[in-house]
Amino acid sequence: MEKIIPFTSHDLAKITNHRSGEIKFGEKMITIPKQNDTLEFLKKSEAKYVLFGIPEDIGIRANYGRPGAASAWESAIKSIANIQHNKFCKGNQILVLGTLDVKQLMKDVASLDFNDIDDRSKLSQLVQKIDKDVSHIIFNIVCSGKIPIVIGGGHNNSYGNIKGTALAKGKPINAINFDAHSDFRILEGRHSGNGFSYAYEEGFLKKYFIFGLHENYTSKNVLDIIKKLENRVRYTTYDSISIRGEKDFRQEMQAALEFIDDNHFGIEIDLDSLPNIACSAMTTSGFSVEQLRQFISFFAKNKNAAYLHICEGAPDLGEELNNHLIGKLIGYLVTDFIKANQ
Ligand SMILES: N=CN[C@@H](CCC(=O)O)C(=O)O
Repeated sequence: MEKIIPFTSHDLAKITNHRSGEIKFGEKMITIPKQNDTLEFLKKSEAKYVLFGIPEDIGIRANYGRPGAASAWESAIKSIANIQHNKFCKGNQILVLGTLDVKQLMKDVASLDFNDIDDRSKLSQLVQKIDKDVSHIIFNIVCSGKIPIVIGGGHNNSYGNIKGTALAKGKPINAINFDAHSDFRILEGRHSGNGFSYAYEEGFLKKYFIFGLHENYTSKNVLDIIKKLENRVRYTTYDSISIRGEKDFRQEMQAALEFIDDNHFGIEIDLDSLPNIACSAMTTSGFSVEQLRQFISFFAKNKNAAYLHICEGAPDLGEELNNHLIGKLIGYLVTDFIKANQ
C-alpha cells in the first residue's frame, strides 16, 4: 500500500465549503489518521466503501487516445466533499483512501509519442506497472471486507480492479461494463482498450457483459471473437435499444444481470458512453445521464456487486469554466451506487 498518496483530514477540510446549519460529506467522510497502519485501519473502520483515485491517462495514451483523464479524481473528490450528508446518503459510509502515486510516471510519459513504436511499448510497460499497483490495492481493500469505489483514470484500470477482486475472492469474477466500446481489443500490449481481454485471458474474468456498445466503433474482429465466446462474453448495443427500439433498456439490464449475477461482479462505467461529456473518445450520441444513473442503481442493489469503477472522464478536455461538471456527475454516480447498495 506504499504506492498510495493518502488523503488527509486536512486535504478534505481544504475542499469542503462549510456552511452553517449544513453538514457536507467532507465533514463526515473518514480519512486514515497519520501514524496509523493503512491495512489495520481499513480492517477496523466501520465505513463500507473505500474511495480510491487513479489520476493517470497513460493507458489512454498507449491506446492512441487524448490525454486528460488524470484530472477526474480532483474534480470528483471536490464535488463529493460538498454533497449534503442527510437521510438519503451519509458521508461516514465512505473512507477516502487517497490516490495511486503516479506523479513520476505522468512526468515520464509527457514527452512520449504513441505514434513511435518504441514509445508506445514504453507506455504499455508503464500501464503494466500501474496494473500491478492497482490490483494489489484493490486486493487489500476487498480483503478488508470493503467495497472499492474507484475513480479513474483510463479504462485500462478495469484489469487491476478485476484481478485484485478475483484474487481477494479466491476465484474469477464477472463484470458488467456500461460502455460505447468493448475494450476487448487484442493482446498487443496493455492499454485502455484491452483491460477486459487481458483479464479474461489471464483467468481473472469469468463472464463479461458489455452494455450499450456503439455499433460504429466495434470492429468485425472483436465481434467475431465475442461471438466465439458466447457462453462467457455477451453484449447489447446502444443502437438496438435507443435508435431502432428493437430492445428495451430495462429488459436488457435484467438479461445482463441474469448473465452475471451467479458470481461476484464489478460494475465498470466508461463516461465516453454519454454524449457531450469530456473524454478521450467524446461523442455526441449515447445514453443519457439518467439512464446511466438508473443502470448503476439497478446493478448496485444486487448482493454480488463487488466494486464500482468510473473512468475516462477528462475535465481537462472540457470547457475551462465548467470543468467541475464531470466531478459533479461522478458524485451523482457514487451516491446512486451507495444508496442502492445498502
Ligand atoms: N477505453 C476506451 N477505449 C476505446 C476508446 C479509445 C479512445 O479514443 O480513447 C477504444 O479502445 O476504442
